[in-house]
Amino acid sequence: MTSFEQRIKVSEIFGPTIQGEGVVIGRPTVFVRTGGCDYRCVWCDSLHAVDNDYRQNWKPMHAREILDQVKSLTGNKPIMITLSGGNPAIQPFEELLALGKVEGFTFAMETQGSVCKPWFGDLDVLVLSPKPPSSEMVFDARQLAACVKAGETAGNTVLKFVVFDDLDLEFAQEVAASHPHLPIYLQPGNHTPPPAEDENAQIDLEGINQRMLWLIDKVNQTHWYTATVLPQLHVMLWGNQRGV
Ligand SMILES: C[S@@+](CC[C@H](N)C(=O)[O-])C[C@H]1O[C@@H](n2cnc3c(N)ncnc32)[C@H](O)[C@@H]1O
Ligand SMILES: Nc1nc2[nH]cc(C(=O)O)c2c(=O)[nH]1
Ligand code: SF4
Ligand SMILES: [Mg+2]
Repeated sequence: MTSFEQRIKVSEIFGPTIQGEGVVIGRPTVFVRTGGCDYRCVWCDSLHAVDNDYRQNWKPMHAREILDQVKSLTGNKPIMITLSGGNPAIQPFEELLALGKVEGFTFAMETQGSVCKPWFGDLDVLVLSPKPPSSEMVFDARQLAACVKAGETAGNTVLKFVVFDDLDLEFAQEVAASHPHLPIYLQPGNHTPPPAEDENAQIDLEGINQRMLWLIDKVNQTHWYTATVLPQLHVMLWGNQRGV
């Protein structure tokens, strides 16, 4: 099958909103969220793009269709497109990257670093988010290193860690030590992600604030002065709502 016949499984396309996390926090962006993930983190906040129960809602789309939908959301103006999921790394994105770049779009991607593809090198921003012990997933250091390598020609590659507790922080410090050239972003875990069917589930803002303060204390106590600590801004603003 040629790449022109390949289709991308899309759970949702939404925006423009702002990137709420990490290195490009605050930047206007449209999200293309793909369906399907090789992981199932216990605290995943996007189960509607992970759980097989939702796969009937994942639409196979051609790159051109996706770009046209993004353009209808931005009034045809180029914007940063953020690929997320699920795990967007398992989708065939070569053609979307090529088509979008010609029209001035830039591309960021959020992935856990479990699957790598040659097209990672065509991204403007590659966010690798290895999953800490609290996720109950098994970390594969070699796969992460392969993803970093695949992204060597990307504009910017960073590591972003979700931290719920001391063990997660230790994990982040160990992984970061293996990749000393990569910028580090830390975000407190949202301990009240919604069940996939209930995006209006209440958020415990006070609890998130407390974890944020705890994380800042920890980073400073351990003299981890090269790490950047950020909340999930979209969660602070809009709670667990989908499509923002
Ligand atoms: C839903 S994931 C999709 C992309 C990819 N599968 C990944 O995990 O990087 C997007 C980002 O949300 C983060 N995330 C998911 N659930 C979270 C939670 N309950 N609290 C904080 N961050 C969370 C992930 O760690 C990742 O950085
Ligand atoms: N505004 C906003 N920022 C985000 N950053 C990462 C997100 C994701 O779910 O991948 C996300 C999201 O869903 N919304
Ligand atoms: S890797 Fe990402 S999308 Fe997959 S289950 Fe974990 S947080 Fe959710
Ligand atoms: Mg999210």
